[in-house]
Amino acid sequence: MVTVVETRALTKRYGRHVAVQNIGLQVQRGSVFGLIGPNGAGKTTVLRMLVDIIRPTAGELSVLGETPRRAGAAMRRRIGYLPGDVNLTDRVSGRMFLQHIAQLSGVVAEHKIDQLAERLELDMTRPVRDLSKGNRQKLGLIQAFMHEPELLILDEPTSGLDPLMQREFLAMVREASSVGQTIVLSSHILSEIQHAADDVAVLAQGRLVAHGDVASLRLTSVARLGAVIADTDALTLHTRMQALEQLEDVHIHPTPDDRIHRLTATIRGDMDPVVKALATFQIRDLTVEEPDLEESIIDLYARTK
Ligand SMILES: Nc1ncnc2c1ncn2[C@@H]1O[C@H](COP(=O)(O)OP(=O)(O)OP(=O)(O)O)[C@@H](O)[C@H]1O
Repeated sequence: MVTVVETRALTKRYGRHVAVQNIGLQVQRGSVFGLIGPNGAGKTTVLRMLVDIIRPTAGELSVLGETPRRAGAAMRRRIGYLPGDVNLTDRVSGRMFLQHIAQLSGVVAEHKIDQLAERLELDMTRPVRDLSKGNRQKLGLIQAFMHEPELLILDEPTSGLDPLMQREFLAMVREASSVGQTIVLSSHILSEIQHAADDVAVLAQGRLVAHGDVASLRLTSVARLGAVIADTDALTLHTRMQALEQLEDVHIHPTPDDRIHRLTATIRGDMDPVVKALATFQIRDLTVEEPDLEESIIDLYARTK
């Protein structure tokens, strides 16, 4: 295994405010590494330090075997970077903008820009300053991918993309990883990281809360259950649901029809017994939702203590 990114006790302070504290990460070549955390957790700060836009206050940092502050432009060409806010005010067209960046990025294979633009359905003739947020994001993604860099560092890459484009982006990430490119991406959306990443680091308030492979972290061991159940009385339903050890916060809400009830609860752990118990009733509606990130992180704290 080749380590492409390594940080040790990485810390960034702004005056007395600690944005990132003591972060230790390792990213292996060819893997997809997800950095996840709520707003303000420190994700952007970590990614900016990797590409030397900002410099650490303390700690060590190695990217592609180099120290970013010493490596300079040559190393930047080996990296594709998508900043968190793709802010473009240029009058030039998307195509001209990309051609300009391509000169800075080193070798860009012929047709690569067109191929990516077609894939992401971006009209490159429009001035970049007139592009919508989603289309600016596409332009940002194209400039990150077009020189087929060894390492892609993508800050909230799916922000502004519609679900179809998000799926296309995830396919691009998988393809990149399959040919040995390494991808580090940040997100505050749990399901996205779970689909895309092999390994994940969870940040909260500048600290590393957990890290490891996606499966072992079990970030979604809690889920929210909602069901509308017909042909039963509240007491029977409540008794049966309370008896399930996987369910917490069981509430039965009345509806205008006294044989129809709305059930809400939290599922913790194995979903199978819950689904089987529910199946003995007549279900009118059923939803199982992933918890929001804050909840998952709180749950993770509780489980790791
Ligand atoms: N230039 C700066 N000066 C002062 N504080 C900063 C600066 N940049 C970031 N911070 C603070 O550092 C913390 C981490 O910010 P960061 O942008 O890295 O979080 P994030 O996880 O990327 O959040 P988001 O998802 O909202 O972008 C926040 O509390 C932020 O206010």
